[in-house]
Amino acid sequence: MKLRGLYAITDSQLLAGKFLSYVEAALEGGVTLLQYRDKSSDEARRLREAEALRDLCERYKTRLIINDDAELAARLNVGVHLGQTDGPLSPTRALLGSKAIIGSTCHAQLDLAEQAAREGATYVAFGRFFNSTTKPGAPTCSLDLLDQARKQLHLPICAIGGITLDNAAPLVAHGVDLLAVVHGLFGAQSTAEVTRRARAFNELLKI
Ligand SMILES: Cc1ncc(COP(=O)(O)OP(=O)(O)O)c(N)n1
Ligand SMILES: Cc1nc(C(=O)O)sc1CCOP(=O)(O)O
Ligand SMILES: [Mg+2]
Repeated sequence: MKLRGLYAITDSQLLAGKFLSYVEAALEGGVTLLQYRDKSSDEARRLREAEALRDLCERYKTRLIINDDAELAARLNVGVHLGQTDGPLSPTRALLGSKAIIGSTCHAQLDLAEQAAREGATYVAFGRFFNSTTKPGAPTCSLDLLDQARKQLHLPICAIGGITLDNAAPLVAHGVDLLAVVHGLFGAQSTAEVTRRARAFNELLKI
């Protein structure tokens, strides 16, 4: 599957009180994938918010991805992103079907990416590349790894971790297809600024 562009990821704390308006502002600017990332155990709220995002994504023809939760993704008929401890890929592919987008966190490990490809992942994610306020403790990854990944893998490559408009260009130059961003997109003072940033991220990927 050809996937290229901005991969916007929600953050429930950062977006408190402006959740849908900021997400819609990002979609206005152009979002290839939108991930609903909520680490709480409030299942009723998670279902409500995920349904609202699914409806919004349908209006903007954007693909919705649920973080961590394959059951919720199956319920809404959308994609899922799985980390190394979020459950196995093959049964998730069987659950969601051949057309679903399934992403896999591979940190800085090509062997994990090769395995994810064999088990049916749609894209692989490497990170973190820079300091991240959202997930400061995530393991780090280098641009060299991206070069090797580009040579070895035939799947879309996603980069994550502290990505901003000021530091994203080298990632694209080293073969990244998807720029996954929380703070560098949604940590803005206004909806207009979110839209501007989304457009600018997409411009970076037009090479
Ligand atoms: C696009 C993308 N890449 C990596 C992650 C991180 O997934 P994971 O390691 O499971 O950590 P959590 O996000 O669940 O805290 C991601 N969510 N999205
Ligand atoms: C959710 C997540 N996973 C990471 C990884 O490296 O696997 S970094 C990260 C946080 C991304 O948010 P921000 O763009 O604000 O840094
Ligand atoms: Mg996870």
